Amino acid sequence: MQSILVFGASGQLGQCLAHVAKERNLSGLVFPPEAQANILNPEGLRALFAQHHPAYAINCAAYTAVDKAEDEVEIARRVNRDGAENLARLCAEFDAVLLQISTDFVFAGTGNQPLTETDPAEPLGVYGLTKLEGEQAVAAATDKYFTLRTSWLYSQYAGNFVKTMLKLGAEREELRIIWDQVGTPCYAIDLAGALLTIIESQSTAYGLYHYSNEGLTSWYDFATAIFELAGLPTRTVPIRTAEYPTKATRPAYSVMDKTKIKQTLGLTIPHWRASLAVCIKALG
Ligand SMILES: NC(=O)C1=CN([C@@H]2O[C@H](COP(=O)(O)OP(=O)(O)OC[C@H]3O[C@@H](n4cnc5c(N)ncnc54)[C@H](OP(=O)(O)O)[C@@H]3O)[C@@H](O)[C@H]2O)C=CC1
Ligand SMILES: Cc1cn([C@H]2C[C@H](O)[C@@H](COP(=O)(O)OP(=O)(O)O[C@H]3O[C@@H](C)C(=O)[C@@H](O)[C@H]3O)O2)c(=O)[nH]c1=O
Repeated sequence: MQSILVFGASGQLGQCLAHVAKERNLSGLVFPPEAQANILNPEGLRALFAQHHPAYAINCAAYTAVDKAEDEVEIARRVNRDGAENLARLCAEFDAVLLQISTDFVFAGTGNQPLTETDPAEPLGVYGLTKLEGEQAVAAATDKYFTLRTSWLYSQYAGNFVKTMLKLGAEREELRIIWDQVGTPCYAIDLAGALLTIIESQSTAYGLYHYSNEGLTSWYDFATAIFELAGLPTRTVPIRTAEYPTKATRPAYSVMDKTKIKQTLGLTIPHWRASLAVCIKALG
Protein backbone atom coordinates (compact mmCIF):
# COMPACT_ATOMS: atom_id res chain seq x y z
CA MET A 1 0.00 0.00 0.00
CA GLN A 2 1.28 3.48 -0.85
CA SER A 3 1.79 5.76 2.11
CA ILE A 4 -0.83 8.02 3.65
CA LEU A 5 0.45 11.01 5.61
CA VAL A 6 -1.73 12.01 8.56
CA PHE A 7 -1.49 15.56 9.94
CA GLY A 8 -2.85 16.45 13.38
CA ALA A 9 -2.11 12.90 14.50
CA SER A 10 -2.36 13.73 18.22
CA GLY A 11 -5.88 15.16 17.97
CA GLN A 12 -9.21 13.35 18.25
CA LEU A 13 -9.63 12.36 14.60
CA GLY A 14 -5.92 11.59 14.19
CA GLN A 15 -6.11 9.10 17.05
CA CYS A 16 -9.31 7.59 15.63
CA LEU A 17 -7.54 7.04 12.30
CA ALA A 18 -4.76 5.16 14.08
CA HIS A 19 -7.42 3.09 15.90
CA VAL A 20 -9.33 2.14 12.73
CA ALA A 21 -6.16 1.49 10.71
CA LYS A 22 -5.05 -0.97 13.39
CA GLU A 23 -8.50 -2.60 13.49
CA ARG A 24 -8.48 -3.02 9.70
CA ASN A 25 -4.86 -4.12 9.69
CA LEU A 26 -3.95 -1.33 7.26
CA SER A 27 -0.32 -0.53 6.75
CA GLY A 28 0.93 2.58 5.04
CA LEU A 29 -0.37 5.23 7.40
CA VAL A 30 2.37 7.58 8.58
CA PHE A 31 1.74 9.66 11.71
CA PRO A 32 4.64 12.11 11.90
CA PRO A 33 5.04 13.92 15.23
CA GLU A 34 3.87 17.55 15.15
CA ALA A 35 7.46 18.82 15.34
CA GLN A 36 8.00 17.39 11.84
CA ALA A 37 4.49 17.94 10.58
CA ASN A 38 3.62 21.49 11.51
CA ILE A 39 1.22 22.45 8.72
CA LEU A 40 2.44 26.05 9.03
CA ASN A 41 5.96 25.08 7.99
CA PRO A 42 5.96 24.49 4.21
CA GLU A 43 9.64 23.52 4.08
CA GLY A 44 9.24 20.88 6.80
CA LEU A 45 6.17 19.59 4.98
CA ARG A 46 8.04 19.45 1.69
CA ALA A 47 10.72 17.31 3.33
CA LEU A 48 8.04 14.91 4.58
CA PHE A 49 6.39 14.69 1.16
CA ALA A 50 9.79 14.16 -0.51
CA GLN A 51 10.61 11.39 1.97
CA HIS A 52 7.32 9.51 1.76
CA HIS A 53 5.84 10.40 -1.65
CA PRO A 54 2.36 9.79 -0.23
CA ALA A 55 -0.60 8.78 -2.39
CA TYR A 56 -2.85 10.54 0.14
CA ALA A 57 -2.57 13.17 2.86
CA ILE A 58 -5.25 13.47 5.56
CA ASN A 59 -5.52 16.85 7.25
CA CYS A 60 -6.84 16.32 10.78
CA ALA A 61 -4.91 19.35 12.04
CA ALA A 62 -7.05 22.33 12.96
CA TYR A 63 -7.67 25.15 15.39
CA THR A 64 -10.90 23.89 17.02
CA ALA A 65 -11.42 26.14 20.08
CA VAL A 66 -14.66 27.76 18.90
CA ASP A 67 -14.95 30.48 21.57
CA LYS A 68 -11.22 31.21 21.88
CA ALA A 69 -11.02 31.69 18.10
CA GLU A 70 -13.05 34.89 18.49
CA ASP A 71 -10.02 36.43 20.28
CA GLU A 72 -7.34 34.57 18.31
CA VAL A 73 -8.41 35.29 14.75
CA GLU A 74 -4.92 35.31 13.30
CA ILE A 75 -3.75 31.97 14.67
CA ALA A 76 -7.11 30.33 13.83
CA ARG A 77 -6.83 31.61 10.26
CA ARG A 78 -3.22 30.51 9.92
CA VAL A 79 -3.97 26.95 11.00
CA ASN A 80 -7.41 26.52 9.39
CA ARG A 81 -6.79 28.35 6.13
CA ASP A 82 -3.04 28.72 5.52
CA GLY A 83 -2.19 25.26 6.91
CA ALA A 84 -4.80 23.61 4.68
CA GLU A 85 -3.51 25.59 1.69
CA ASN A 86 0.09 24.54 2.38
CA LEU A 87 -0.96 20.89 2.33
CA ALA A 88 -3.10 21.30 -0.79
CA ARG A 89 -0.23 22.92 -2.69
CA LEU A 90 2.15 20.11 -1.78
CA CYS A 91 -0.46 17.51 -2.70
CA ALA A 92 -0.77 19.13 -6.14
CA GLU A 93 3.01 19.23 -6.52
CA PHE A 94 3.52 15.58 -5.45
CA ASP A 95 0.33 14.30 -7.13
CA ALA A 96 -1.21 13.16 -3.84
CA VAL A 97 -4.92 13.26 -2.99
CA LEU A 98 -5.83 15.52 -0.03
CA LEU A 99 -8.55 14.56 2.44
CA GLN A 100 -9.55 17.78 4.18
CA ILE A 101 -12.00 18.01 7.11
CA SER A 102 -14.42 20.89 7.58
CA THR A 103 -17.41 21.68 9.75
CA ASP A 104 -21.16 22.33 9.97
CA PHE A 105 -20.16 25.67 11.59
CA VAL A 106 -19.63 27.07 8.05
CA PHE A 107 -23.44 27.43 8.04
CA ALA A 108 -25.46 30.20 9.67
CA GLY A 109 -28.07 27.61 10.60
CA THR A 110 -31.11 29.83 10.26
CA GLY A 111 -33.13 27.26 8.29
CA ASN A 112 -34.93 24.07 9.26
CA GLN A 113 -34.12 21.73 6.35
CA PRO A 114 -31.05 19.46 6.07
CA LEU A 115 -28.19 21.38 4.45
CA THR A 116 -26.64 20.17 1.21
CA GLU A 117 -23.19 20.85 -0.23
CA THR A 118 -24.65 23.54 -2.52
CA ASP A 119 -26.41 25.50 0.22
CA PRO A 120 -24.77 28.86 0.94
CA ALA A 121 -22.16 28.89 3.69
CA GLU A 122 -22.40 31.95 5.93
CA PRO A 123 -20.37 31.32 9.08
CA LEU A 124 -21.38 33.06 12.30
CA GLY A 125 -17.97 32.98 13.96
CA VAL A 126 -14.23 33.01 13.40
CA TYR A 127 -13.80 29.24 13.64
CA GLY A 128 -16.44 28.57 10.97
CA LEU A 129 -15.16 31.39 8.78
CA THR A 130 -11.55 30.22 8.86
CA LYS A 131 -12.64 26.62 8.17
CA LEU A 132 -14.62 27.87 5.15
CA GLU A 133 -11.56 29.79 3.99
CA GLY A 134 -9.61 26.53 4.34
CA GLU A 135 -12.14 24.71 2.13
CA GLN A 136 -11.83 27.44 -0.49
CA ALA A 137 -8.02 27.50 -0.35
CA VAL A 138 -7.89 23.72 -0.84
CA ALA A 139 -10.24 23.85 -3.84
CA ALA A 140 -8.15 26.65 -5.38
CA ALA A 141 -4.82 24.87 -4.87
CA THR A 142 -5.56 21.33 -6.04
CA ASP A 143 -8.07 19.33 -8.09
CA LYS A 144 -7.59 16.06 -6.25
CA TYR A 145 -9.26 16.61 -2.91
CA PHE A 146 -12.11 15.28 -0.83
CA THR A 147 -13.37 17.82 1.69
CA LEU A 148 -15.66 16.21 4.25
CA ARG A 149 -17.72 18.55 6.41
CA THR A 150 -18.61 16.90 9.68
CA SER A 151 -20.35 17.97 12.89
CA TRP A 152 -20.39 17.51 16.67
CA LEU A 153 -17.41 15.13 16.57
CA TYR A 154 -16.83 12.91 19.61
CA SER A 155 -15.02 9.71 20.53
CA GLN A 156 -13.12 8.03 23.33
CA TYR A 157 -10.07 10.11 22.31
CA ALA A 158 -9.04 13.71 23.16
CA GLY A 159 -11.57 16.30 24.36
CA ASN A 160 -15.20 16.43 23.17
CA PHE A 161 -18.82 17.00 24.32
CA VAL A 162 -19.41 13.36 25.35
CA LYS A 163 -16.36 13.29 27.59
CA THR A 164 -17.22 16.72 29.03
CA MET A 165 -20.74 15.50 29.85
CA LEU A 166 -19.46 12.32 31.52
CA LYS A 167 -17.02 14.36 33.63
CA LEU A 168 -19.56 17.02 34.63
CA GLY A 169 -22.28 14.40 35.11
CA ALA A 170 -20.14 12.51 37.60
CA GLU A 171 -19.62 15.73 39.59
CA ARG A 172 -23.09 17.32 39.51
CA GLU A 173 -26.69 16.18 40.06
CA GLU A 174 -28.08 18.40 37.33
CA LEU A 175 -26.82 20.00 34.12
CA ARG A 176 -28.45 22.76 32.10
CA ILE A 177 -28.10 22.05 28.38
CA ILE A 178 -29.15 24.00 25.30
CA TRP A 179 -32.07 22.41 23.41
CA ASP A 180 -32.61 25.01 20.67
CA GLN A 181 -29.45 24.10 18.76
CA VAL A 182 -30.10 21.13 16.50
CA GLY A 183 -27.52 19.11 14.59
CA THR A 184 -26.09 15.64 14.17
CA PRO A 185 -23.33 14.11 16.28
CA CYS A 186 -20.59 12.21 14.51
CA TYR A 187 -18.58 9.43 16.12
CA ALA A 188 -15.03 10.20 14.99
CA ILE A 189 -14.34 6.47 14.66
CA ASP A 190 -17.07 6.32 11.98
CA LEU A 191 -15.58 9.35 10.21
CA ALA A 192 -12.10 7.80 10.33
CA GLY A 193 -13.58 4.61 8.86
CA ALA A 194 -15.25 6.60 6.08
CA LEU A 195 -11.98 8.37 5.23
CA LEU A 196 -10.11 5.09 5.00
CA THR A 197 -12.91 3.53 2.94
CA ILE A 198 -12.68 6.41 0.47
CA ILE A 199 -8.93 5.82 0.19
CA GLU A 200 -9.34 2.05 -0.20
CA SER A 201 -11.93 2.62 -2.94
CA GLN A 202 -9.42 4.79 -4.86
CA SER A 203 -12.39 6.90 -5.91
CA THR A 204 -11.72 9.89 -8.11
CA ALA A 205 -15.08 11.54 -7.39
CA TYR A 206 -13.28 14.49 -5.84
CA GLY A 207 -15.13 17.38 -4.25
CA LEU A 208 -17.09 18.58 -1.23
CA TYR A 209 -19.15 16.14 0.88
CA HIS A 210 -21.18 16.13 4.09
CA TYR A 211 -20.55 13.34 6.60
CA SER A 212 -21.97 12.83 10.09
CA ASN A 213 -24.01 10.06 11.67
CA GLU A 214 -27.66 9.67 10.62
CA GLY A 215 -30.55 11.38 12.39
CA LEU A 216 -30.65 14.64 14.29
CA THR A 217 -30.82 15.83 17.86
CA SER A 218 -30.30 18.82 20.17
CA TRP A 219 -27.38 19.17 22.56
CA TYR A 220 -29.94 18.58 25.36
CA ASP A 221 -31.23 15.32 23.88
CA PHE A 222 -27.66 14.26 23.10
CA ALA A 223 -26.59 14.85 26.72
CA THR A 224 -29.67 13.02 27.99
CA ALA A 225 -28.84 10.02 25.77
CA ILE A 226 -25.22 10.08 27.01
CA PHE A 227 -26.35 9.81 30.64
CA GLU A 228 -28.93 7.11 29.84
CA LEU A 229 -26.37 4.97 28.01
CA ALA A 230 -23.70 5.54 30.67
CA GLY A 231 -26.18 4.67 33.44
CA LEU A 232 -25.62 8.00 35.21
CA PRO A 233 -28.49 9.51 37.24
CA THR A 234 -27.58 13.11 36.23
CA ARG A 235 -30.68 15.21 35.50
CA THR A 236 -30.65 17.35 32.35
CA VAL A 237 -32.57 20.62 32.15
CA PRO A 238 -33.37 22.04 28.69
CA ILE A 239 -32.41 25.70 28.33
CA ARG A 240 -32.38 28.18 25.47
CA THR A 241 -29.19 29.46 23.84
CA ALA A 242 -29.74 32.89 25.43
CA GLU A 243 -29.49 31.26 28.87
CA TYR A 244 -25.99 29.90 28.12
CA PRO A 245 -23.98 32.86 26.79
CA THR A 246 -20.84 32.01 24.84
CA LYS A 247 -18.31 34.18 23.06
CA ALA A 248 -19.01 32.60 19.65
CA THR A 249 -22.49 32.30 18.20
CA ARG A 250 -23.29 28.74 17.11
CA PRO A 251 -25.71 27.75 14.33
CA ALA A 252 -29.23 26.94 15.57
CA TYR A 253 -29.82 24.31 12.87
CA SER A 254 -26.83 22.62 11.23
CA VAL A 255 -28.20 19.20 10.25
CA MET A 256 -26.36 18.13 7.09
CA ASP A 257 -27.79 16.07 4.23
CA LYS A 258 -25.54 13.06 3.46
CA THR A 259 -27.24 11.96 0.24
CA LYS A 260 -24.25 12.92 -1.93
CA ILE A 261 -21.64 10.92 -0.03
CA LYS A 262 -23.92 7.89 0.28
CA GLN A 263 -24.85 7.87 -3.41
CA THR A 264 -21.46 8.83 -4.85
CA LEU A 265 -19.12 6.92 -2.59
CA GLY A 266 -21.48 4.13 -1.50
CA LEU A 267 -20.98 4.68 2.23
CA THR A 268 -23.38 3.30 4.81
CA ILE A 269 -23.75 5.48 7.88
CA PRO A 270 -24.89 4.41 11.34
CA HIS A 271 -27.52 6.33 13.33
CA TRP A 272 -26.04 8.67 15.97
CA ARG A 273 -27.60 6.77 18.84
CA ALA A 274 -26.12 3.41 17.75
CA SER A 275 -22.67 4.95 17.43
CA LEU A 276 -22.99 6.75 20.75
CA ALA A 277 -23.68 3.39 22.41
CA VAL A 278 -20.48 2.00 20.87
CA CYS A 279 -18.47 4.98 22.15
CA ILE A 280 -19.91 4.81 25.67
CA LYS A 281 -19.04 1.12 25.77
CA ALA A 282 -15.49 1.88 24.61
CA LEU A 283 -15.18 4.47 27.38
CA GLY A 284 -16.08 1.69 29.81
N1 LIG B 1 -14.24 18.51 17.24
C1 LIG B 1 -15.39 18.72 16.65
O1 LIG B 1 -16.47 18.75 17.26
C2 LIG B 1 -15.43 18.92 15.16
C3 LIG B 1 -14.28 18.97 14.41
N2 LIG B 1 -14.34 19.19 13.06
C4 LIG B 1 -13.12 19.20 12.26
O2 LIG B 1 -12.59 17.89 12.31
C5 LIG B 1 -11.16 17.93 12.26
C6 LIG B 1 -10.58 17.12 13.38
O3 LIG B 1 -11.01 17.70 14.62
P1 LIG B 1 -10.57 17.09 16.02
O4 LIG B 1 -9.71 15.90 15.83
O5 LIG B 1 -11.78 17.00 16.87
O6 LIG B 1 -9.66 18.30 16.56
P2 LIG B 1 -8.59 18.31 17.73
O7 LIG B 1 -8.60 19.70 18.27
O8 LIG B 1 -8.80 17.16 18.66
O9 LIG B 1 -7.22 18.03 16.96
C7 LIG B 1 -6.61 18.98 16.15
C8 LIG B 1 -5.14 18.65 16.08
O10 LIG B 1 -4.49 19.58 15.23
C9 LIG B 1 -3.23 19.85 15.81
N3 LIG B 1 -2.65 21.09 15.28
C10 LIG B 1 -2.97 22.37 15.60
N4 LIG B 1 -2.18 23.23 14.92
C11 LIG B 1 -1.35 22.46 14.16
C12 LIG B 1 -0.30 22.75 13.25
N5 LIG B 1 0.07 24.01 12.97
N6 LIG B 1 0.32 21.73 12.63
C13 LIG B 1 -0.01 20.44 12.90
N7 LIG B 1 -0.97 20.10 13.76
C14 LIG B 1 -1.65 21.10 14.39
C15 LIG B 1 -3.53 19.90 17.28
O11 LIG B 1 -2.35 19.81 18.02
P3 LIG B 1 -2.26 20.59 19.45
O12 LIG B 1 -3.32 20.00 20.30
O13 LIG B 1 -0.87 20.30 19.87
O14 LIG B 1 -2.53 22.04 19.11
C16 LIG B 1 -4.43 18.70 17.43
O15 LIG B 1 -3.66 17.53 17.60
C17 LIG B 1 -10.80 19.42 12.22
O16 LIG B 1 -10.64 19.83 10.90
C18 LIG B 1 -12.03 20.10 12.81
O17 LIG B 1 -12.17 21.43 12.35
C19 LIG B 1 -15.53 19.35 12.40
C20 LIG B 1 -16.71 19.30 13.09
C21 LIG B 1 -16.76 19.03 14.53
C1 LIG C 1 -20.70 22.17 28.69
C2 LIG C 1 -22.07 22.65 28.21
C3 LIG C 1 -22.27 23.00 26.89
N1 LIG C 1 -23.49 23.43 26.48
C4 LIG C 1 -23.69 23.77 25.05
C5 LIG C 1 -22.79 24.87 24.52
C6 LIG C 1 -22.77 24.56 23.03
O1 LIG C 1 -23.88 25.19 22.40
C7 LIG C 1 -22.95 23.05 22.98
C8 LIG C 1 -21.68 22.29 22.65
O2 LIG C 1 -20.65 22.76 23.44
P1 LIG C 1 -19.11 22.51 23.19
O3 LIG C 1 -18.41 23.76 23.57
O4 LIG C 1 -18.73 21.23 23.81
O5 LIG C 1 -19.02 22.24 21.66
P2 LIG C 1 -18.57 23.19 20.47
O6 LIG C 1 -17.18 23.58 20.66
O7 LIG C 1 -19.55 24.25 20.22
O8 LIG C 1 -18.69 22.09 19.32
C9 LIG C 1 -18.37 22.41 18.03
O9 LIG C 1 -16.97 22.22 17.88
C10 LIG C 1 -16.48 22.58 16.60
C11 LIG C 1 -15.00 22.27 16.58
C12 LIG C 1 -17.28 22.04 15.49
O10 LIG C 1 -16.79 21.95 14.36
C13 LIG C 1 -18.76 21.83 15.67
O11 LIG C 1 -19.28 20.84 14.80
C14 LIG C 1 -19.13 21.50 17.09
O12 LIG C 1 -18.83 20.17 17.41
O13 LIG C 1 -23.42 22.64 24.28
C15 LIG C 1 -24.56 23.52 27.37
O14 LIG C 1 -25.68 23.91 27.00
N2 LIG C 1 -24.37 23.17 28.70
C16 LIG C 1 -23.16 22.75 29.15
O15 LIG C 1 -23.02 22.44 30.39
